[in-house]
Amino acid sequence: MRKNPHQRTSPARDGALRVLIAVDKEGAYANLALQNIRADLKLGADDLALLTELVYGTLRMRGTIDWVIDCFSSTPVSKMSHAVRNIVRLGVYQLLFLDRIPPWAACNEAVEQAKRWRLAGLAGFVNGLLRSIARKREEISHPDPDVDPLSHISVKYSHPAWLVERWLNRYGKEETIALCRANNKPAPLVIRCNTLKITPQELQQQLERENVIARFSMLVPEGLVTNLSSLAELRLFQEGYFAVQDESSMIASLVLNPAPGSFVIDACSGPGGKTTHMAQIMQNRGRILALDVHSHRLELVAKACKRMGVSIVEPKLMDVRELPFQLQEKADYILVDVPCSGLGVIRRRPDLRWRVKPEDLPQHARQQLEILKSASRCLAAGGILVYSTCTTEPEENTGVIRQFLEECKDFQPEDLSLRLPFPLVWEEDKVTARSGFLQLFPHRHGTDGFFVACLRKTIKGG
Ligand SMILES: C[S@@+](CC[C@H](N)C(=O)[O-])C[C@H]1O[C@@H](n2cnc3c(N)ncnc32)[C@H](O)[C@@H]1O
Repeated sequence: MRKNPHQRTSPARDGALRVLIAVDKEGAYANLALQNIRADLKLGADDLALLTELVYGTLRMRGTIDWVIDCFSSTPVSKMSHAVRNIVRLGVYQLLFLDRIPPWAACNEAVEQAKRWRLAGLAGFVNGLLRSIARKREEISHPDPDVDPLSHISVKYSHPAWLVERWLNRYGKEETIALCRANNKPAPLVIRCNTLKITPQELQQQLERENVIARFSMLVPEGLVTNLSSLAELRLFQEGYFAVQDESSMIASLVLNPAPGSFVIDACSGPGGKTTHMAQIMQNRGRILALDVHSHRLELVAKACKRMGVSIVEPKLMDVRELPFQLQEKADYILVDVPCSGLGVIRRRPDLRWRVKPEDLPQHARQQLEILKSASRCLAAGGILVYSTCTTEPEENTGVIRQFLEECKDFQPEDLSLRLPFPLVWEEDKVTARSGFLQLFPHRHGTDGFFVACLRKTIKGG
């Protein structure tokens, strides 16, 4: 990421601009770029909060912001340089979405930023553009919802048109809007109590002593929904009393429900959220072979196990598509938590909606089927396999499962309603759960978008 060598006037805005340019120009991941900047700038709490708000907010509302800029600017946003484009985006975000920042401050800061980025010649353009948006912001309108619902939703709720089109075809107008709205709300920080060390009730009390309000999850018994945005500094975290994990993601291990003393293969384990959860469910008895193809991800598994006091996990660097013969038909349980587009976690990672392209989905699906087929060979007869993703898109979910069941006749869907830790409310969920799968959504279930399917390997002649 390019460093701004110039004088700092507003460190949060400067930091935000650097992150936005890195995301836009270099394809950096916003969360990682933000982490680096945070470490670099050493800001106070208020500035840190503003920095995060500016980065995530501008990325989240980028679709709406770009539409507004194009309504007012003689140069389309796509033709602007990375620096100018993001200075203007940041300014428009503050003008339209941050009531607490006076319009003059947003405009002046943008002009200063243009100067600091050696764009003094364009400072007048930036100033004129932002001031006319500020002046006429009440007149801004979106595409007509009756004439062009796709563009209306895409612009008003800031989602790429290709994704809105898919959802409109699948869910209709009202649900698509509800999903987009939910994706635009920052997600709460959910934690998983480490039941190897503490009960959820005791954890809640201890958190209270640290001024953290945590309510019990309605979906998972070990889940607590907190009021904070980061808990990594807490002693309770460092000493392994909890892990940060969304409720939806906890459901995968709960559905698999590996018995204490059994042999489990976690086919795609890094960074170990579900591995350590399974170890909890197994009361730290038995064996979990935790595979991952990336060593840095595997290191995170080992680190998570150490922090949480888990001793039954064997991390192993391996491409699950090249499993050794010795593992065939050996595992009692297999978790296949595949790499995916991540379109279910848009509310946590606002840059993702602009990063994923429609052509990525069939590529993910091909890889997911390969991983699933290979991992499934390690399951013993009568064993249980859970396949999961954090995406809403059918080709990565039901598409992969259908194809798998077509090709692997010794697997059958397992009734999920008997394995879920919470009662199902939606009729559609009740039907799909009986067929072995469940799709969770932020707007319906209040969780990340998540897919889980449960299959059993039939016993030959059984
Ligand atoms: C969705 S993440 C898993 C998250 C993990 N289960 C958790 O709960 O923390 C997918 C993981 O699969 C790994 N992966 C991708 N391709 C793989 C392959 N062919 N074999 C093994 N692991 C793979 C990635 O490195 C990544 O860590």
